[in-house]
Amino acid sequence: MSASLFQSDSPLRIGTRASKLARWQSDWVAAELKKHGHAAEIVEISTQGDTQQSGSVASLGLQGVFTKEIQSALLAGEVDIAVHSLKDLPTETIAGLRLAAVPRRANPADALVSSAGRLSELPAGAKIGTGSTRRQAQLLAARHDLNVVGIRGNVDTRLRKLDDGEYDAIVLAAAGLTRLGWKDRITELLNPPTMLPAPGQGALGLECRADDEGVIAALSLLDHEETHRATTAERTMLAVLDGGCSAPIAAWGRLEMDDDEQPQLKLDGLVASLDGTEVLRASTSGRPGQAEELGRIAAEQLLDLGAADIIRDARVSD
Ligand SMILES: NCc1[nH]cc(CCC(=O)O)c1CC(=O)O
Repeated sequence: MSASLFQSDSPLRIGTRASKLARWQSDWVAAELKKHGHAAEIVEISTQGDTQQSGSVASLGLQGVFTKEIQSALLAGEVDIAVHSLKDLPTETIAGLRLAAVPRRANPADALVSSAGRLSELPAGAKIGTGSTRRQAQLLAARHDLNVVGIRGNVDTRLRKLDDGEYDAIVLAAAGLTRLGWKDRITELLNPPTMLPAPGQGALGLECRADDEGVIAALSLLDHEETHRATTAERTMLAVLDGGCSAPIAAWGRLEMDDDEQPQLKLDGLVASLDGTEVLRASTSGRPGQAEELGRIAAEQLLDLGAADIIRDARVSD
């Protein structure tokens, strides 16, 4: 614990992507640390996902296009904390790093932003922009008559493309829109079961070096046990399915009270074909401490239904 003796002298260095959303998130982490008496400073790091402008994110191929460079800086001792959007953080563990905290998540739902009405009101053939196979599959499962097309860029860029008339609607995470001040642009929240979110959506993942006891202690102050457990269930399901970051896989974990007022951790999972014609669903619940087990159970349910074939067929081949 000796590192914590020096906490007031040396500000904790927070590594982040430079996007507006990433900056909002890392500024939030810095402010929370400060509330707990830890000074922090922001270090911007450019990632492959930021610099490659053409092609889909999925076509970049490698896992963690938004996270690898920040993790490298963490391992190299250039920063002390990595702030990730948890849904962008690959599930594989990296030797020497620890996911030390998952703060309270925002609404995990996706949001439709549209110039043509709610999902049920969109005209046949309406052009919907999304780069996510998970969103594409669920949109087409709900409305097979939609024209789902790819879109690139950060949240502001996507809104501008919508406003320029390139699309009739786009789908973005409600959390990102809200953090950037665009909550009033949301036409409709797309809730389960119509649209299950990505594992980890709406939550941050705070990583540090596995042996950095002082930082681990500081980050533990920002951890939200319920969110950590829910997202652990979601991410365990994803890891067991081994689909990578671009597979049409969705998961939604949350605590609910049972009839005896006891908290239950519930997990819904989904795997769908890209055209939305095949949708596999899993659902399980248990004690809050069983997050990993619930994730494995949901994954097994999906595999028993044939998820492996659907995930293989959905692998991007461009
Ligand atoms: N893949 C990009 C990304 N990573 C995290 C968010 C939103 C915030 C969050 O889910 O935590 C977004 C944008 C989006 O999906 O609309």
